[in-house]
Amino acid sequence: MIFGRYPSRDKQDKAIAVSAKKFRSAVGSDTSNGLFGNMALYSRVSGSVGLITLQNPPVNALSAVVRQSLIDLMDRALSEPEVKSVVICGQNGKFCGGADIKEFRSDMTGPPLVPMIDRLELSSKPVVAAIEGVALGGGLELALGCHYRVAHSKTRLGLPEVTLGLLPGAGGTQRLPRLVGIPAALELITTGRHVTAAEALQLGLVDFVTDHNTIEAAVKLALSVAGKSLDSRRISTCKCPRPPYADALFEEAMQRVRRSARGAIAPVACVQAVHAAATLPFARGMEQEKQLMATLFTSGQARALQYQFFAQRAVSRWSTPSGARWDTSKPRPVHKVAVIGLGTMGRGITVALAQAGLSVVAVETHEKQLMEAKRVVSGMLERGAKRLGAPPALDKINYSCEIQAVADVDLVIEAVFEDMVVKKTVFRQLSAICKPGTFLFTNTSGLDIDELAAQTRNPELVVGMHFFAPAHVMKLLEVVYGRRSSSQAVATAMKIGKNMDKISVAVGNCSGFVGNRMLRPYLDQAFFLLEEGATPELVDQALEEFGFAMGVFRMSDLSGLDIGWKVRKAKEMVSKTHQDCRYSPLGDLLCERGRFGQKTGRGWYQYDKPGGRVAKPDPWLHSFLEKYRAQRGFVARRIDHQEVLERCLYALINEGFRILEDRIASGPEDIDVIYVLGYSWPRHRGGPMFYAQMVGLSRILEKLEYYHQLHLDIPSLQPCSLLRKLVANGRPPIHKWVEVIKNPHSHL
Ligand SMILES: CC/C=C\CC(=O)SCCNC(=O)CCNC(=O)[C@H](O)C(C)(C)COP(=O)(O)OP(=O)(O)OC[C@H]1O[C@@H](n2cnc3c(N)ncnc32)[C@H](O)[C@@H]1OP(=O)(O)O
Repeated sequence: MIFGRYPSRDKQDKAIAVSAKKFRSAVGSDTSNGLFGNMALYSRVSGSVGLITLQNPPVNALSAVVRQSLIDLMDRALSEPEVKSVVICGQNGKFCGGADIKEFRSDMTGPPLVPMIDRLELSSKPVVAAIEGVALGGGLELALGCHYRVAHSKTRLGLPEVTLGLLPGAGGTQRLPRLVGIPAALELITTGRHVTAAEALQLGLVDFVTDHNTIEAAVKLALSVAGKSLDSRRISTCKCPRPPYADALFEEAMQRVRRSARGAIAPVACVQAVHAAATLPFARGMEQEKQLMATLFTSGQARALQYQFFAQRAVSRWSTPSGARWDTSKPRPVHKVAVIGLGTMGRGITVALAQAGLSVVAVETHEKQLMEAKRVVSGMLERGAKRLGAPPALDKINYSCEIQAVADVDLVIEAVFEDMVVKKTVFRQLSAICKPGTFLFTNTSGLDIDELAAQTRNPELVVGMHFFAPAHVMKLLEVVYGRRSSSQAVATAMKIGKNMDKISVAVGNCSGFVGNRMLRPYLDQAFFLLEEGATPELVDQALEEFGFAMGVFRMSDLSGLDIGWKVRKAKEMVSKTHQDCRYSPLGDLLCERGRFGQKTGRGWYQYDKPGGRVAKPDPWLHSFLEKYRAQRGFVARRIDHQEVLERCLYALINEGFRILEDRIASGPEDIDVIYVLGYSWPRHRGGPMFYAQMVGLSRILEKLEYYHQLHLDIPSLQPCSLLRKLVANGRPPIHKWVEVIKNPHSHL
C-alpha cells in the first residue's frame, strides 16, 4: 500500500524538487545568496515520514550550508506533529561523501558536525539513514547518529579520514567501536578501508540491505518503528564491548600502524581515539577525539594528504604547452586493443586491459613463450577475479604468435624490450600492418617518443604509456605526448588509463619523462655519498626514516642493478670519460662483479641465497668501498642523515623545478602524483614539490647553493632558474607557481 504510492527515483527527485520549491517560498528564503544551491531538501512522504535529502553535488559533502540546512530541517520534522519518523538520504544516489574537504583549507564556518549529529541522535522521533552510493567519513558518522541504517547493496561505507591525515572526528571513533566492536573498528578506522554493504551488514554497521529502492525500504522501516523506544538505538549510550584480550589488541594495532605508517601521525591518533572509546565513557571519549583531531587538523601531514587528494583528481584536467586540453579533446572509442610482447610488463598490461572489459589480442613471437604468458596471465586473472568475486575475463583475450593478428585493432600497446632498435623495428611493422587510424602506443620508461613516432606513417597517433610494475596493480600511468601526438591520441590514452582504473598523468617527452628523469640526480647523490664515506645502510636508513618504504640501495637490489647498468651502457655513460661532470661508476663495478641485487644474492647488501629478500650489511661491500675510495683519492668523512636527505631530495626537487620550467609537467601536482603513486614518496609528505614548499623554497635554494659550491662538478646541484625566480617572487604558494612559469616577468 505504502510502496504502491511511493514514487520512482526520478519521480521522487521531481517531487523533492517541487516540495523544496514550496519550502523555499514558505520560509521566504533568498535563493540569490546561493543558500539553496548547496543544501538539504525537505518533503513529506507516506503521510508521516519527513524525508530530508542532502543536495550538494557531486558527493553531497557536508558543507556549512548543508549542515545548517540539516539542522533546520530536523527541527522542522520534529516540530510537525504529523511527522512520526524521519528518513535522511542523499540526492543522485549518493548518500554522503563526508565533510567538505575544501572547507578544511579555510576558516571553518557554520555549525560544527559533532553537536549536529548528537542532536540527531537525541531526536525523539526515529531517524533512518537511507544509504546509497557512498557513506564515507562524516557521511557515515551522520548515519551512525541515526537510529537505523538501510543500505543499497551497491553502497560503499567507510571512515577514510586517516587517508586525509585526520581521524573520524564527528564521533566516528567513539560510535563505531560501540556498534561493531573494537577489532573491526580499529581495522576500519586505521586503514580507512571501504566496506561493501554485505560486509557492513555482517559487521552490524547497517541494519538492512536492499537491492531495490533504498528510500522506499527506509521509509517502510521508518513507518514500522514510529513511536517505539529509541533507548537501545542511540549508539552513544551503548557500552563499548571490550574483549578480554583488548590490551593486546591495542598493543598489536599500535605496533602495526607504527610499522606501516612510517612517520604518519594520523593512524597512531586513530588507535589512541579507539582506545579512548574502549576505556572511557562516551563524553570523555569524545573529548579525547576532539583533542586528537585538533592536533591532526593543523598538522602539515593533513595538509599534505589533502593536497594529494585533490592533486590526484586535478591531473585528469590535463593540458599541453601546445594548447591541447582535456575539456576540448575527445577520446576515440576503443573496443579492441593489441599488446605486443608478453614479458612481465606486457602480461600486466594485458590483465589490466582485460579487467577493464576490453578485447585484447596478445602477441608474442615464440609459441613456447606465448603459451607460458597465457598460463601466467590466466592465473593473474583468476586470482584477481577471486578477490573481486567476479568471473575472470579469460575470454577477453586472444593469443597469437603472428603480428598480423593486430590488423583490425583500434589501438596497439607495444611492450617489447626497452631497446630503441627493437622498438623501432616493431613500430615500422605496426605502421604497415594496422588499419588506418590505429593508435600506436609504446610502453617505455624513458625512450624518445618522437624518434619512435618518426618510424610510422602517422606520428600523430603515437603516444608513450609508462606503466609501473606490476602493471595490473600499480595505480600510476605516465601518458607521454610527443611533438606530433594529436590531442585525440592523448585524450584516448588518458581514457584508456582511466578505464584500467589508473591515475594517468600527461607529461611531455624527454629522457626519463618526469619520474625517471628526477630519479637520476637522486640516485647520483646516493652514489656520491658512498664515495664520500657513507654506507648503503646509512643512506637507506635516512630515507626510510623520512618515510620511503625502501631506501635507494635496498630498492635497487630489489629491482635489479643490471637494469640501470644496461641503460647506462646504451647511453655510453659507462665507457665515456667524465671530465667536467662527476660520474660514479660504483653501480657499474658491482654489475661487472655479477652483483645484480636480490636475484644474484649479492648487490649493495648480501642475501642468504639468490632470490633472498632479507638484506644484510655486507662486509665485502664495505671493504670494497674503502679500497675504491683509497684508489680514487676520496677521504671518507662522517655523513649524517640530514646531509643524505638534503643531497638526495633537494637534487631531485631541483630537477622537478627544471621539469616545470621545461613545461614537461604542466604543474607541481603532476610531479607530486607521479612520485607518490609511482616512486613510493611518503604520501603524508605530499610529494617532492609540496615538500619543497613545506621546507621553504629559500631554504632549498640556500642548501643547493651551498652543496653546489662544494661540488662544482655536480650540475644537478646547481639551483635551477625557476627556483630562483620563485624565491625572487616572494615564494608564492604552490598553486601559484604555474603563474610564474607561464609569465616569467610575473611579480605576484
Ligand atoms: C569533523 C570532521 C569530520 C569528518 C571528516 C570527513 O568527513 S573528511 C572526508 C571524508 N570523506 C572522504 O575522504 C571521501 C573522499 N571522496 C572520495 O573518496 C571519492 O570522491 C568518492 C566519494 C568515493 C567519489 O569517487 P568518484 O571517483 O566517483 O569521484 P571523485 O573522487 O572524482 O570526486 C568527484 C568530485 O568530488 C570531490 N569530492 C569528493 N569527495 C569530497 C569531499 N568529501 N569534499 C569535497 N569534495 C569532494 C572531488 O574532489 C571531485 O571534485 P572535482 O572538482 O571533480 O575534481
